[in-house]
Amino acid sequence: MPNYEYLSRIHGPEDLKKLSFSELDLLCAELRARLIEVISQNGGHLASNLGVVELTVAMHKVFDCPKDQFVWDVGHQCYTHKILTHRNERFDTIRKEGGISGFPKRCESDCDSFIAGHSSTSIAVATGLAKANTLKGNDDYVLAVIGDGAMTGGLAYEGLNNAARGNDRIIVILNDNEMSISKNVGALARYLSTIRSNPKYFRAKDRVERGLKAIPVVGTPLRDAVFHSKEALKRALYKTTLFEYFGFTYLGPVNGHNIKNLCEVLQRAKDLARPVLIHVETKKGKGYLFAEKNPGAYHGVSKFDVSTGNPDAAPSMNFSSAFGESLTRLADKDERICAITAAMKYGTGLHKFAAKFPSRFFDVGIAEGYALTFAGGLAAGGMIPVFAVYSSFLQRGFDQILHDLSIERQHVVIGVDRAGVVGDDGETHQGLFDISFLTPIPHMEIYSPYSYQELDFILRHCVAECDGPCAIRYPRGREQVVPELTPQSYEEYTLFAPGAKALVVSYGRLFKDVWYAVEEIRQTKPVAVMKLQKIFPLSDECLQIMGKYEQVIFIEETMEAGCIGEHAAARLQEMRCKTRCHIKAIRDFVPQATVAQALAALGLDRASIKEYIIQRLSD
Ligand SMILES: Cc1ncc(C[n+]2csc(CCOP(=O)(O)OP(=O)(O)O)c2C)c(N)n1
Ligand SMILES: CC(=O)[C@@H](O)[C@H](O)COP(=O)(O)O
Ligand SMILES: [Mg+2]
Repeated sequence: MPNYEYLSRIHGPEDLKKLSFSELDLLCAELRARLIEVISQNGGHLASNLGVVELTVAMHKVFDCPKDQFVWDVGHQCYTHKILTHRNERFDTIRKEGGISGFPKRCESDCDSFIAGHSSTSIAVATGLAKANTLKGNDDYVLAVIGDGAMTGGLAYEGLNNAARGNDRIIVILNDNEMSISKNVGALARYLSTIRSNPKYFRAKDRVERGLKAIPVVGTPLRDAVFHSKEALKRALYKTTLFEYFGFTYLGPVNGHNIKNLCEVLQRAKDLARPVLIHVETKKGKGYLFAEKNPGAYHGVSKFDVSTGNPDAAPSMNFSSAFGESLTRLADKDERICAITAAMKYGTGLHKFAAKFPSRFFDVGIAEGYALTFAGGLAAGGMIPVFAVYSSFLQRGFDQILHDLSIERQHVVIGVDRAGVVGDDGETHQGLFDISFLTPIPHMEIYSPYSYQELDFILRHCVAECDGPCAIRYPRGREQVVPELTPQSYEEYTLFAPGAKALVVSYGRLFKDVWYAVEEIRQTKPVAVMKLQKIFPLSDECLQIMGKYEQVIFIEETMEAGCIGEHAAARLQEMRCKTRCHIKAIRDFVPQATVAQALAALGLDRASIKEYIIQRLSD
């Protein structure tokens, strides 16, 4: 158990204001020990949090939270902030069922000023909060902390474009560690590296600016003359950054691990009392050697051994790696196949494709909307683009799918990863809406393989035979198969039961539990069971089968509104079938827990599914 001499004295941010800079350095060492102690047990976003310890401490030293509001972009790096704002005692519950969240949550603390989880929102949020302050006549500050990765998302630029239009007290802190989850990409990353490699050129600016301000200007002609020579002098002495064109005062680059420097620059920004952007350089993984050396691998971790850095569970095949491998095999045979990721090369299993076909692999940064429209362009140009993306992040691209892909039927394959319940990231990351928002789009085809073999089969079908946008959804983690069942079609599979009046329908990860629940019920009562592979639109044959039963019971790991059962019920009614449809699906946001705990809480574990079917059978 590490010794927490300083941390044990910190209950709220006011306590750290009493510490000297050298004591704050010691506090930072303890904060790192605390982060490693808890994250090695609970899992979480290790490297990003280790990188912002000094920055977070300095922000709390100079500003008064919650009066001054901190907005964390993505929010995955807010752990030190949580520890410093009355949550150290509960910190060991982070990301656990019923525990504190790994992201900012307003319901958890008044020091968390806005929810996060999805990237690139912080500047927009901060502009809103700062404008509200101005309108209410209060002079508090709003600080947005945004990473260089999050800065690759378009919404960040919409924020910058609006943030400095007035004199609201907004401070954007650009936390530049040269990393998104993997190496950061694109022109902005290159631009930031130019600034980093010429620090004096840029850092001198604020000093020169202040010196020039001190020159007295009297009378209009003289003022004009001095103004123009000041501008010329400025241009000669230093370079204007992109951020100044947006209207910010630019301060930096500043060493993000030197508390004294950080406090000075934060104080300077505070004194300016106008929109300021501070460029902070940090090291992702700082203070834990394994994470410093390989920050990408330690971005998000599961339980690990602190002394070796090794995860408790050995990595094994999962749906993402199966998807990446199948796609790489297909791309070997067809040079038109391209793979796209929005900053999730490893998470979506596309790294092998990237290594083998670098010219056909595109990491576009955290830009899901762009990825889809770019894919549309590739498709119109004769390529076969495959975009692998987490279900929850695909929410960002609804209009791009509708407008750019669907109307003119561009052949784009979307690999919808992390579909269904994801576990300890919680509400913001659950993949529960893709079916609801994809099904209203005309001609959209949606598949849901339950095994790697089916995934391979369906991917081949989508790449070779579909002619418009199509989606293949699969969950986080490993396949759950019924060994005695090996369907070889991308349509449905039905196990009939002589005399059965009810049919149970499911697909994807839940199917295994549904199958065994039905098997138990079949000991005493005949029940048929259907597994869908192509879940939307349902084929006429499939609907014909459903229409023959008195009851059809749908068990689905998705939101109830817009789920497959709802669509099937409407079609069966149209067909004038007397079939009664029952739907067991999800009605609300799903909080953090393990996948098994969350499914049980939702009534979607095997025992609850069995109970639900039995109840419906007696309706
Ligand atoms: C819309 C969206 N897409 C993808 C992600 C996944 N994601 C989470 S953090 C991250 C990288 C963020 O990099 P950066 O902002 O530089 O933060 P760092 O971890 O380097 O501190 C990504 C891609 C997300 N949270 N939201
Ligand atoms: C913060 C964020 O959005 C990602 O880091 C996400 O937590 C990754 O999730 P997986 O662990 O499922 O890849
Ligand atoms: Mg970064």
